[in-house]
Amino acid sequence: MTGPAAQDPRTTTAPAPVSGRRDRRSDIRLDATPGVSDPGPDDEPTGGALDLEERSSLRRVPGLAGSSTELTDVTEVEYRQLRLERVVLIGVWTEGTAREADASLVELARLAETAGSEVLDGLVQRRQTPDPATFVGSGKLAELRETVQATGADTVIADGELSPGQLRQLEEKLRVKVVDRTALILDIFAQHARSREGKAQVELAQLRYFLPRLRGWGESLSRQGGGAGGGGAGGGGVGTRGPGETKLETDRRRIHRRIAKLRREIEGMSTVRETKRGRRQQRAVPSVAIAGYTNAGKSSLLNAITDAGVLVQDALFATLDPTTRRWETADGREVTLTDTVGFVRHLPHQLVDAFRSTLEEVSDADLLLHVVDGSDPSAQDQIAAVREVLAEVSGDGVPRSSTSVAGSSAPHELLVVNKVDAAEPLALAQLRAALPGAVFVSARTGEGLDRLRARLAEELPHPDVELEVLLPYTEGALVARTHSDGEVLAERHTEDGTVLHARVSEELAASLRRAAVDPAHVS
Ligand SMILES: Nc1nc2c(ncn2[C@@H]2O[C@H](COP(=O)(O)OP(=O)(O)OP(=O)(O)O)[C@@H](O)[C@H]2O)c(=O)[nH]1
Ligand SMILES: [Mg+2]
Repeated sequence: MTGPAAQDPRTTTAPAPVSGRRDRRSDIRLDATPGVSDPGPDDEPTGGALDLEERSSLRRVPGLAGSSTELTDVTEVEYRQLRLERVVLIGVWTEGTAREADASLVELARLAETAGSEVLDGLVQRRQTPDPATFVGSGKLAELRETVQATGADTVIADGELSPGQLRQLEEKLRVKVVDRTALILDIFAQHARSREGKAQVELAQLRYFLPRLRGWGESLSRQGGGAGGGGAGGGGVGTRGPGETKLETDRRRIHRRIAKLRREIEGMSTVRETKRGRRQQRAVPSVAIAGYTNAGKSSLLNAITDAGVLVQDALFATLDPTTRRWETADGREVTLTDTVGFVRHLPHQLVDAFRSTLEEVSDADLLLHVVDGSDPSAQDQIAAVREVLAEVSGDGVPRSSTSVAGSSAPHELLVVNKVDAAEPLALAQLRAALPGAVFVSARTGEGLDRLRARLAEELPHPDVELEVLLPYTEGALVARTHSDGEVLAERHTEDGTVLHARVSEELAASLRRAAVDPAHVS
């Protein structure tokens, strides 16, 4: 980047990712050669490490790869599978502060690294709106092309969702593969999903994303510059000439069939899940959902609280399938804690839909443990981003979720600021001031965990207690309170006092037990 460009106030070069991240990246890198997996440096074969090893040997897109029986010939989709190596990032900054624009690109860099690529450079252009034809303006496009050539990048990743037309035009002009944020996140999800349902959901989301972007194989190979005609017409109106045409139609039909099949399968699976959840609700075991921005330390906290052995990794979206663990509060009540997939800004809408299952776990929970990375400078933005997605999910933003629990308003939230060990003291002080109700902890050092356990127990809805007590006649007020606050199942008047058989809160039960004439009567 030369002087004049750097002085242009409308251009910022996002900080290149810190080189210290490299080793972490190699931990999760998927080798292009199937079967070669590296479980990472001297990892103990804990549940997490085994998990990781197993994951590394997974193929990226189940059902799409060459081994599939149904989609063997979908060359375009195969081509679209990300083989990210050396990438340059490009963002368009339309609103918010420069810091927010940079943070978005830094996050994109982390996503790219999580997908296994090396980030060489990042550019942000200040614009009113993205260019409808090429995302960035033509001047910036030339600069981007220079950067691509100078760095030897083979892929450009755009921070946003590109229309099919933008994608095609960018590839024609830049002459390298172009990928958008949505495809990148989908790719990471595809790499990490483990359960049958998770895999099916990711594949469905990917197919829905690919469908309008399908092109004739011949066209994408030859990458003819110009003369494409039509321009950025969206929705599949491309690649309609030459021998590719029939092939394209076949591909589309196959994908439609596959989508229909996946939808049916997923439909069946969510019924099973709801049955399971229903059983849990019947047993009245309160549930806690651990949610929050990706990499905030949700899995670490679940481990720290319950000793669960869930995969923890300094990578985005380490957890993609809900993991549920039992835990007992200090006063002996049993609860379930569910770890969930991390949130991210601009979660692709295909995924909000696809990960409805996870998010339903969140909106059905009795308590939401919202974990924030206190060492991240944009912690407060992340809180806002998570709440935004949650509102979308618990509001009417969840399509086709008619079977979910009626009136699923968002559960009560307990905010947990994690990684206090790694946070700047000043930033931490600001967070404490801004978030008075939050619990500050470190899953790593254990700081604050006892307080967190206590707060958890406090905030959980207390299950009703059924009991029978004999109250002396002097306790008329307590009898009245039991009638008003609890449910009186039976009442008898004896010589010694009133015998109450009632269902009450834990707290009222304690008062009743204290006032009871003879503890022997307490059941
Ligand atoms: N310094 C510090 N690091 C932590 C702490 N808690 C978690 N981490 C690290 O943060 C990274 C992410 O932790 P995870 O528990 O995997 O985070 P997550 O929120 O489950 O992430 P995803 O599942 O990817 O969304 C790991 O490298 C952890 O070791 C903490 O209290 N202090
Ligand atoms: Mg996790």
